[in-house]
Amino acid sequence: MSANRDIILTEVALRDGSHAIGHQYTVEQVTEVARVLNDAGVPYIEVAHGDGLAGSSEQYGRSLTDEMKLIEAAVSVCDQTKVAVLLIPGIGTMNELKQAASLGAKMARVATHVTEADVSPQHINLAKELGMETVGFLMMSHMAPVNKLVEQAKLMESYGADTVYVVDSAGALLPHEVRERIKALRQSLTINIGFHAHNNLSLAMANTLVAIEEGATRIDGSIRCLGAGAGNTQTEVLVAVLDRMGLNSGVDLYKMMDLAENIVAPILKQPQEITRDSLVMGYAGVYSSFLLHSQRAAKQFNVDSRDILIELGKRKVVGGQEDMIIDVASEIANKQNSLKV
Ligand SMILES: CC[C@H](O)CC(=O)C(=O)O
Ligand SMILES: [Mn+2]
Repeated sequence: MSANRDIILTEVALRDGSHAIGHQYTVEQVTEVARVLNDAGVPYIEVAHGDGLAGSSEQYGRSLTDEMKLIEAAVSVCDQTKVAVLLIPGIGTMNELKQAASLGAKMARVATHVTEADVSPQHINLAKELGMETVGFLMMSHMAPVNKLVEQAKLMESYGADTVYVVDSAGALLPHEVRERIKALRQSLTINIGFHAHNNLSLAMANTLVAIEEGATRIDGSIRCLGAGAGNTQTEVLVAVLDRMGLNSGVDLYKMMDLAENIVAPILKQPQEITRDSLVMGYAGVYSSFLLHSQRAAKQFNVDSRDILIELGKRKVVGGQEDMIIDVASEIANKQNSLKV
């Protein structure tokens, strides 16, 4: 299905978008969205809890529906599109990966913090043994200098990954920083290079185009920006832009526009936009998936969510440290209260 495509898209709304809706996807929603994405010719769609397989927990947020049921539902309506799953070693285990593969998932995206690729070889190996296409997904890529990113990507290549992604989890990278990262990877790796953006600084599309200019061919998007924070590169817009650039994504633009308007928009509680909190996440370099957690903590402790996010950025808090959000909110509240007396 990827033949003749210049750019291979992965639609992530059914995984990354799970953060934006508090992991409340239903089987009906996933079935309906996946059916149209398949019909529109999207080559890959990612389905899982927002934090990847087995993410459903007190720490990350409980899913309304067992993700295996969502994966099964997506696979059942996809005869062209391949279903991908995300797995963060330490959250997801070999067991969930095996289960997802047995349900028909064809791609495993093994995600680690940008400096921790060395926790991924077992999962990459297992995915290969299961016959899955395998992606190494280097999250929070803005936090590492270019030489470190290259070192980590080479590790993933050496473990057998077919593709390595630069993941701008915080939507913090500027276009020249994307350019130097993708260029350096292109010069050092022989496998595919991918790019995953978040739109917190309104740079997702610009950064994606820079990544493509430098040789990234695997690109993530979320339809109607249904992703964490301000969402990802908006898929249907990207399909239109690529077409204007003469690059073939193989995806039907009208079908994507109709899906975005009629089916995905109603799933969102409010339209995706760059709010002050998502803007602060890009500005301070904070994980996009921390948005709702930080807003809840701000309410609970009666503090400004921006102060929480700025402090999380200063402390360089990374995925898996969601408990720090409460700690930081409580510290800010205590400081404020002590100033009042
Ligand atoms: C918490 C996992 C995260 O949402 C993965 C991802 O999409 C990213 O880092 O941007
Ligand atoms: Mn993301």
